[in-house]
Amino acid sequence: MSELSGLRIRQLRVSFDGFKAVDGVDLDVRPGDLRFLIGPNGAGKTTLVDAVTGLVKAEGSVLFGDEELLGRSVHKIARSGIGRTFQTATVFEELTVLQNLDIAAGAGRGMLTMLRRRKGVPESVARALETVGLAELADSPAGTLAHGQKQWLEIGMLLVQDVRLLLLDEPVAGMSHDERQATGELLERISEERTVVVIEHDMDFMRSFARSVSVLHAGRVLSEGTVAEVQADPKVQEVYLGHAAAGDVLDTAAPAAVQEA
Ligand SMILES: Nc1ncnc2c1ncn2[C@@H]1O[C@H](COP(=O)(O)OP(=O)(O)OP(=O)(O)O)[C@@H](O)[C@H]1O
Repeated sequence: MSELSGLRIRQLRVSFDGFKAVDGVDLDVRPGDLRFLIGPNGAGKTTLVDAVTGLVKAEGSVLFGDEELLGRSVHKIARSGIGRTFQTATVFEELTVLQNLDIAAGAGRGMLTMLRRRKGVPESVARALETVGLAELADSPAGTLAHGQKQWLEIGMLLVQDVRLLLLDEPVAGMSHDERQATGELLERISEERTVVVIEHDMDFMRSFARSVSVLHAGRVLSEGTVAEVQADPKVQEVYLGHAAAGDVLDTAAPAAVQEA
């Protein structure tokens, strides 16, 4: 496993026709962190991740370790060890779990060779299967997996590519309670060897598994710290409820503004 690296974002700005979706964000994620990015709809969370992964043009600086990512192509950024998932899992439904992982791993083999006959499972693929808990379903078509299992497969596909920074967009959306728990534990395991950033609207999930939290609002970082620090911040309470005197909103059920994602 390669060395852990952190993320250092400075004065990140993304505009869409003059609208500032990300408006001067400074963000530090230490190596091996499990950072949650929260904030109301439209706060700029996905756009920030799009900027880090090269999907939108941005100004400022994004260092992963000591490599500047801004200005690089999507492919070059991916080759730098950065991978992301989207809200909808993108797996090959007709192929088995193993074949999906094999394709992600690439390993210099032609697609047909991989599909025709397997001779043993590459070490990285075997490890990813174990890590994401899909070893027993290795030969099942991905299309037959439960919603949560597809998300885990997608995370496995990043692991076999030896991604060192994982950016996950609402990984537990639509999951059952047990699947959420299993996903949280998976993220804890993964972040022992990698840096993980999770965009999330599920406040219970965030409270259970975040090691640190950044709250975005209107394209800026509103608050940052531990779960307790962020929950106690009146600015955060104001954004989530519209007024500061409403008590500890993040301590109870997620407010409507947060659930609408
Ligand atoms: N391609 C685009 N063109 C124009 N505006 C965009 C584009 N992408 C995002 N926006 C706008 O930028 C703002 C930030 O959007 P973004 O999706 O980053 O927010 P978010 O925090 O991820 O929200 P959500 O929690 O709803 O996913 C929103 O006002 C959105 O409408």
